[in-house]
Amino acid sequence: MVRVGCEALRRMTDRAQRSTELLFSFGVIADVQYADTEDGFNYTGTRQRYYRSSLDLLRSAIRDWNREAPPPVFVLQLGDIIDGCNSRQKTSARALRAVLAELTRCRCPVHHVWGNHEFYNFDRNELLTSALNSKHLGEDPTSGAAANDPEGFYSYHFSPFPKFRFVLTDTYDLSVLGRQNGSKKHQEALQTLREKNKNENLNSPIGLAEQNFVEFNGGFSREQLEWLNQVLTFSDNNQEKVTVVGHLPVHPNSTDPICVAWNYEKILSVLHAHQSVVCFISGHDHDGGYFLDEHGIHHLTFEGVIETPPNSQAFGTIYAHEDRMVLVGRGRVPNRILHYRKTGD
Ligand SMILES: Nc1ncnc2c1ncn2[C@@H]1O[C@H](COP(=O)(O)OP(=O)(O)O)[C@@H](O)[C@H]1O
Repeated sequence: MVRVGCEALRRMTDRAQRSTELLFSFGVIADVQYADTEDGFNYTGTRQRYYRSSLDLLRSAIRDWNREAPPPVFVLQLGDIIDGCNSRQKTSARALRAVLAELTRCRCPVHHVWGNHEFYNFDRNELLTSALNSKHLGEDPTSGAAANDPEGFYSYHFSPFPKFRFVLTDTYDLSVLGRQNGSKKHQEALQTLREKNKNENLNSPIGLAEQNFVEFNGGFSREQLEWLNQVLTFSDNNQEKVTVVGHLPVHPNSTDPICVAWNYEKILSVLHAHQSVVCFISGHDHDGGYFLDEHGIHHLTFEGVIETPPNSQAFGTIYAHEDRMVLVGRGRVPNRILHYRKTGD
């Protein structure tokens, strides 16, 4: 009896030690929206935007990550890295060079997703051939969007540590932004948008029953939903813990509902069908947000750098343990403990 008790105690101690052990960490930053231009405001004039300072905040985030011990094994850049105003000012290439120069100082790989401001500045082919295409860091470089497929989507996955997987998704796959006029996806997106949004200005949410059907949002095509389903089935079968990443949030309780992906219900139903999914990380809503859904999936919307005063910060490091992830936020990003859902939830 005594020996069994000791053995049980040893197992409990082992488990407790294992659960506190850090497995790996990664950095997260959203909506830098850099432009070499005077400060301005959002569309409704309620929030200040610090276009030049955002580059300094990106630099200081990278400096902090580089100083961490142990260092983060990768960084997630959640999209909108340069602002759309660069396109009007014909400074897109220069602004991109400026942010990439900062990112090259980062001692770990940087994974990029694409937001609406990427498409205000560049077309899909330009993005696919730019340094913002980090697909070569994924495990399936040929899936999703072949470089020469104008209808493809930009998604991939990677496993930075045994039993953990990150899936980067393209929330502008079905969108009028970034799709060539007259292409199948552009036509489908425009039809969907016009059915839901009768305003002349398709960026306006005035009078909409579903506020998210505005031009600056998008969603997943059927092909991407199927691709995601396949990746998550693999992860379920291998008892992995999966974090899905996209520019747009997919749960209306984790964001201002105007910011959620068009077909978020379909995306959520894929996520909910897979017990491997533990977290969805997004940007887009500069105020940030968080929601733990009824399936135990954490929806984390990161505060945007662009609306962060120069004396503050907006980035985080997430520490992965066996039983939880711990977000240590800087500046406007709050700390959070994200316990993994129990199998069967
Ligand atoms: N309420 C609105 N009505 C009309 N157009 C809007 C509205 N909100 C944003 N827009 C337009 O939509 C685009 C994206 O808006 P912006 O505020 O830049 O988005 P983000 O939050 O991604 O920076 C801009 O061209 C902006 O002028």
